[in-house]
Amino acid sequence: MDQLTVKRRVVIPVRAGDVMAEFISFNGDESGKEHIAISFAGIAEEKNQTPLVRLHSECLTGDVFGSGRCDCGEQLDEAIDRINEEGGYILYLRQEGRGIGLYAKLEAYALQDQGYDTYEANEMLHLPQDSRDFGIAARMLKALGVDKVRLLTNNPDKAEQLTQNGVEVEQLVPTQVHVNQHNRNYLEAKVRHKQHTIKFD
Ligand SMILES: Nc1nc2c(ncn2[C@@H]2O[C@H](COP(=O)(O)OP(=O)(O)OP(=O)(O)O)[C@@H](O)[C@H]2O)c(=O)[nH]1
Ligand SMILES: [Zn+2]
Repeated sequence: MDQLTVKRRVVIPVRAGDVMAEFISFNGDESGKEHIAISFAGIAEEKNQTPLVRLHSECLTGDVFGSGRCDCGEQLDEAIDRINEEGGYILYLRQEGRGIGLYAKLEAYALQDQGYDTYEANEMLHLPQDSRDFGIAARMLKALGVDKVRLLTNNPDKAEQLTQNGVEVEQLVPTQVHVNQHNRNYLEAKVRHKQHTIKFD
């Protein structure tokens, strides 16, 4: 597969101007998905530390509207806070619904309302439980000159796939547990089916 190269870096002040984020596009991704990297300077560069990196799969309902059915919006906020402080990257991956897309995710939600869990619902739709390929994240990191990361995640598959694709995961940094009355089943299913390292109180 061809290597990606950085296409454009543009600074965008986010969080009402409190945080300077550099949005980075790439050449060479034949999927046409427009995955984006967001760089935060933090203290890592000054101290020559390994960057803190979050692979964040797109979730329109959670990231934009703060949906309580998942923890995506809160994890994204947490990632901005922590990575802005420590230095590193958010790779915002256009993998809505763990890769099945927004319309199919809404179908899956309708099935969850009938009692199926988040993975069973995908299967009922004859779709993979999780179709995300994090190889694209490894290619983005290589284009950024990053070959070693501290990875902000509870999902062991993200670390495994990065390692398989030649990026060293120096440390796994768990996210906080953003549990509420609407997303508890969803989070528990991640632990049950996919060994996510989420510790409930
Ligand atoms: N198919 C499906 N996708 C969902 C559902 N709830 C959330 N998602 C998607 O799941 C993805 C969540 O991705 P991430 O936040 O990157 O993470 P994760 O794999 O849970 O791992 P962490 O790094 O620990 O957060 C997003 O693409 C959401 O759109 C659901 O019920 N069904
Ligand atoms: Zn979500």
